[in-house]
Amino acid sequence: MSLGARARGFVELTRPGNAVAAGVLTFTGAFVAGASLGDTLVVVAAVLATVFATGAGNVVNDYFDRDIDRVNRPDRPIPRGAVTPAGAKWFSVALFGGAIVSALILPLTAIAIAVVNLVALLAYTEFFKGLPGVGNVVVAALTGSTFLFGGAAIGNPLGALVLCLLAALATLTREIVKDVEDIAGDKKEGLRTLPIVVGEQTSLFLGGAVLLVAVAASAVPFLNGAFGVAYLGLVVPADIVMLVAIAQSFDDPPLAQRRLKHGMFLAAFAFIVGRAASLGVAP
Ligand SMILES: CC(C)=CCC/C(C)=C/CC/C(C)=C/CC/C(C)=C/COC[C@H](O)COP(=O)(O)O
Ligand SMILES: CC(C)=CCC/C(C)=C/CC/C(C)=C/CC/C(C)=C/COP(=O)(O)OP(=O)(O)O
Ligand SMILES: [Mg+2]
Repeated sequence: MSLGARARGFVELTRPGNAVAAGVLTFTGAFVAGASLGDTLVVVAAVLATVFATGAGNVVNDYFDRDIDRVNRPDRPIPRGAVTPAGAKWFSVALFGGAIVSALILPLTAIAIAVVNLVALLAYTEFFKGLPGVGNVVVAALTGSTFLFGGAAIGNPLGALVLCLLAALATLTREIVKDVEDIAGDKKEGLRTLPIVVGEQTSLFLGGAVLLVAVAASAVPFLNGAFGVAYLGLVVPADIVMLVAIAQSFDDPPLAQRRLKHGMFLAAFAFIVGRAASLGVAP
């Protein structure tokens, strides 16, 4: 296999889209929590720590999942042979190191969030993923925590708490749909995911209920005056995309989980535009 193909395999392992998106969430958390130009260094450090940590979490997840992914995702870098398990393991160690070094200049609260998250990322696949619903909650909490992490970087950890909860709830819904999608490989591996324990339909109804709470709560930043109509004009379409996706999940889980991700990314953009508009720097 060519050097280029192997290099692409390493980059692909990090799921760069997720890693960058998580960094954007951290930036948004700091932005919404009131970051000013003077906070640039700590915000950049927090974003870098999040990008490194998310990349590390994705790489170590594929390292631990290499046997499941031979069934579920044979096209992924390790099962297809682009990256060796040992190469993936040491690559994740380097990325975890980058996250730790980036976080060292941050306030203690932010460092505490980073330490908890890094331990959770390492433990996720081995200890949490196979417990019905627990792994889903861990990934949802990790995703939501990026907003708290960005706020903590500038000394205001709860400055973006509502956005944290919205992201966590929507991610929980998507993780449940992803487990329905992966049920074949997870069964082969003896995992006790939610769909395996309570059934696919019940899991999807549960995911739908969680999403309904998130969609209802997405009105809060508008109702409490934090964000204006610019936010509403983007978060309402995002809500609609996600609601349609969860309805589709009963027939087509792979399509639904991708559509949920699109809606979530649009919602994240709504947060940024909402905050920018509230500062008068966007329409
Ligand atoms: C109702 C409402 C307004 C919800 C807000 C939704 C929101 C802003 C969610 C944030 C989602 C987002 C942009 C997450 C960043 C990327 C990330 C850390 C995702 C974690 O995903 C883990 C997943 O298991 C990875 O799988 P895959 O995406 O298939 O690679
Ligand atoms: C703020 C700091 C320091 C860290 C945050 C780190 C973040 C945002 C983590 C988000 C969640 C994440 C990237 C988890 C990694 C593990 C992962 C990919 C879980 C989902 O894996 P599986 O359940 O195996 O599903 P797939 O591998 O099929 O996607
Ligand atoms: Mg996996």
